[in-house]
Amino acid sequence: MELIELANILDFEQEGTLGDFPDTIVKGLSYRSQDVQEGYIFVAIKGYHQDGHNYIEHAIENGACAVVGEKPITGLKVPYIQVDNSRKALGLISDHFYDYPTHNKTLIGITGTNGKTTTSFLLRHILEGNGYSCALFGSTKNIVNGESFATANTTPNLLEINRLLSKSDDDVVVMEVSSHALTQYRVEGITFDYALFTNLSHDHLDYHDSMEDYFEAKRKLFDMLKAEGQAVINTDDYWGEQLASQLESQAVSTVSIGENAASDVRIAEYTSTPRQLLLTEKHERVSIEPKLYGLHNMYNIAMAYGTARQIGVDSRGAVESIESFDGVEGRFNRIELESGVTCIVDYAHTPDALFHSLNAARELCEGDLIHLFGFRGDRDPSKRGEMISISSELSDRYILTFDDLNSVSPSEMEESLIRLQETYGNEKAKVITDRTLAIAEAIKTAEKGDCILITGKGLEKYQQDYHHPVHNDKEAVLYLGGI
Ligand SMILES: CC(=O)N[C@H]1[C@@H](OP(=O)(O)OP(=O)(O)OC[C@H]2O[C@@H](n3ccc(=O)[nH]c3=O)[C@H](O)[C@@H]2O)O[C@H](CO)[C@@H](O)[C@@H]1O[C@H](C)C(=O)N[C@@H](C)C(=O)N[C@H](CCC(=O)O)C(=O)O
Ligand SMILES: Nc1ncnc2c1ncn2[C@@H]1O[C@H](COP(=O)(O)OP(=O)(O)OP(=O)(O)O)[C@@H](O)[C@H]1O
Repeated sequence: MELIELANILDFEQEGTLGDFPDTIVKGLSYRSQDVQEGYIFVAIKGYHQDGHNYIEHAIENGACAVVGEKPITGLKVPYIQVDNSRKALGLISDHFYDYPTHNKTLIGITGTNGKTTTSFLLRHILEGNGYSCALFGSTKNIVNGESFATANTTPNLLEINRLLSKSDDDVVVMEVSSHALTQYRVEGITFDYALFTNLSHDHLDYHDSMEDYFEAKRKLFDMLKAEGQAVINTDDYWGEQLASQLESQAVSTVSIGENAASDVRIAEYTSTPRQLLLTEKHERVSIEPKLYGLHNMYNIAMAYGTARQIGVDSRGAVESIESFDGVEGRFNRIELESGVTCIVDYAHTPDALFHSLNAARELCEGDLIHLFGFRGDRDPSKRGEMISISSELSDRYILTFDDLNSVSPSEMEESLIRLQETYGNEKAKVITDRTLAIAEAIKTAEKGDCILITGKGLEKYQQDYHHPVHNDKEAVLYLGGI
């Protein structure tokens, strides 16, 4: 593709310069100077930690044929295209470079604090089971043409999305859309056929100034719906209800999900023993025997079911798929020990997710519920006290331990755990900082019928070394539980 073509996409109108562009052929795009190769355009982004404009020379040394950036820069060896917003520009030119790969697919964006990953995988499972091939972008991995690719973010930017989708034969794309992605224009330019809102609760207040700001960020997804697009919203959620009423005033077609009687897809009844979920859809009763546990997962099921039905999946096909869905890696994964103790590894790391995870664990716990968790360093510390209060109330005993420390020192995190425990906890707690020793202690003291719930990391690899030679919570349970 010729450089002039991409420059035109950016409405590049700087006097005189447009005509001076050589007939350069662009061979690739990158916003990482390290990845630039001969003939690439380098897009300089001012980030949260570094400024891509400082790496322009590096990109040119690596072979950049042109640079896009926001700052006024002159005297480069290659053409420089100044734009108002580099992140938006990256999306725009990548759309054109890869020939608009999202345009011939049904696009589904899922946002919300909790449940995005579970709902995405379940929806993909339903669609794949009913004749649609489905790509997925999310926090655990990206999947295109059935092949899995590693991911660094919940939502990659449009360049990464376009790069993967340019080879995709999938009919549908299900995408988790984080509030970070929406504020950083990572999906700017995509128009969605369906936009889903799972819920909104306390998280990321280190990034957003307030819950209102956080909501505003999530709401952007719904401005990106196609004219005939549809929203699917959990209207039991306070913010979901606000969103639905805003969309109603804009005449956006909305499917409401929830326990309340007015919901389009209503969670009419849920019992854990026997396993039974009753949904009602326009007064029709839909009976499901899900493998998933917990009321929160019934919401995820209702969201996925409601969306699949809008896409055209018949009710019976959707139910069969839901009943065969085993869940997602690292989300409420059960491991039964020979001692009769049940261990559960779950990804809950917000107060609301903890509340639901503990309640779901109760559903299958005959004895004591032992909870083990910690807090990520450098991540929203304002949610920690609430998480301890919830655990102290809903568990029979709990162990505070380390999660990823990030840049926080072990002594600082230990002090913080002790201080938080004194302020928000109760007598049921212990602090054992080494996560593997904490899991060993829980397993050693648990009795038949007890349940150990380990939250925060799911199947993510441990960031730091611990006493026992294991790399994640599941491995720790298998190793220490003698399996
Ligand atoms: C705080 C944040 O959101 N950071 C995201 C952001 O990176 P950044 O702005 O910090 O980048 P930076 O390090 O300052 O670098 C700025 C620019 O200089 C460039 N650079 C830098 C060094 C160099 O040698 N050469 C070079 O070109 C970088 O490539 C970049 O383009 O833009 C990057 C590219 O899109 C993201 O990968 C990165 O996500 C980081 C990994 C991250 O941890 N993000 C979290 C907070 C996040 O976004 N989380 C949400 C999920 C939330 C949820 O699910 O609940 C997500 O969507 O993942
Ligand atoms: N609908 C829900 N409501 C409340 N909590 C939920 C819901 N669904 C899942 N959870 C809890 O949140 C945890 C994370 O679930 P999931 O990965 O599906 O959400 P997510 O939105 O993708 O999270 P993240 O953005 O942190 O990756 C689960 O392990 C579970 O404890």
